[in-house]
Amino acid sequence: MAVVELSDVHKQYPAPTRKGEPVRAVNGVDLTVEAGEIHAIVGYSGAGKSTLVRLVNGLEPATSGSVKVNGTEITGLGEKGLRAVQSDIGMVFQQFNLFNSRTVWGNLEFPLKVAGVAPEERQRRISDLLHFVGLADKAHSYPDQLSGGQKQRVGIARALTTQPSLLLADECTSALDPDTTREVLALLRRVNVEMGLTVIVITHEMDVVKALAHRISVMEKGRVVEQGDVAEVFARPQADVTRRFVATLVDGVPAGDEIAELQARVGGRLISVDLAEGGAQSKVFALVGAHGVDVKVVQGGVNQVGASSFGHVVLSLDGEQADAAVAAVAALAGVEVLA
Ligand SMILES: Nc1ncnc2c1ncn2[C@@H]1O[C@H](COP(=O)(O)OP(=O)(O)OP(=O)(O)O)[C@@H](O)[C@H]1O
Repeated sequence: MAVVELSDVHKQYPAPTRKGEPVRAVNGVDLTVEAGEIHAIVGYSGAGKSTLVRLVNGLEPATSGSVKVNGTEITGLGEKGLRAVQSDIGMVFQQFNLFNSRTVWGNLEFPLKVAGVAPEERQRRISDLLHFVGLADKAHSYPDQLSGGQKQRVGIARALTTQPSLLLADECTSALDPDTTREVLALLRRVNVEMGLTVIVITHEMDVVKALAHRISVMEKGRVVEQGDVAEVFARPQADVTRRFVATLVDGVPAGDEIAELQARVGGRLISVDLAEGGAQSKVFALVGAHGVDVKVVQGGVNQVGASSFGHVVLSLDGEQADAAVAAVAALAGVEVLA
């Protein structure tokens, strides 16, 4: 079942200047997030990610198109209907957005009081959640007395108090160091696996996508330019913007001047071999080996997403049979002759 379903969604803001064009923050987006999935929405600053989140949680109406959450069309919904949809969505923010004047317990209690939950039930839920996020001993601390990672764990617990089915996390690790990021990502994974929540993470960090997400949508200029399973998109990124993001994890295949520089440094013929699952790499290595050429690995890297690995190696082939070896492998899938 789809938890979030966007069809041809547009969001325009008025032109910033009197003679300017309206800002098309979201420009014809189709996006489906299935129940139980962790879906990453990736894009550079200004791509439209936060606007998309505000459309999904009903903080702003779409200019046109359909926004469905758990099957309910939220465009044009009245205040009461919208509140019902919103109570099923938890939000986690980059800057935690905790009340500094309230204790951890008080921060978790606030949304429950607003929702009219009875005191005993409030007590039970808060205590369970504080145990779940590993902060039972901090119930009476104030946010200022906590580390960034602990604050974000409180933020996640608070988002879960109303027992939502969907969690929206907007750059929720961008203010944290790498170790704390890992801790928060592990907690989000438990929220997904143990509590069964669907999670949408907005991020520009590919480490986060790699560690957490099942599926990815890449946004650029208000559009989704690429979408798919994380392992597949990482192994074979199609859009330029996706390639740039993936290259932050693994060096890209050399191009243009880089090839000439590499060849000047290492010599021989250069080929790049794709290491994605199901590629022809073992055939390539066998054929190259059979030609008795001098083989050097001169660039590349392998990465792991879930059970799949992807990446590439650039090989320099040298010796009398180098041209014949290149000719033998040139037509195989995943092989690129560079020089
Ligand atoms: N309330 C608003 N009024 C006018 N323009 C807006 C408004 N909100 C966003 N925009 C514009 O819409 C575009 C998309 O912005 P948005 O914040 O959704 O991008 P983003 O991908 O989330 O970027 P960031 O990571 O920097 O938050 C930008 O050009 C932005 O200036």
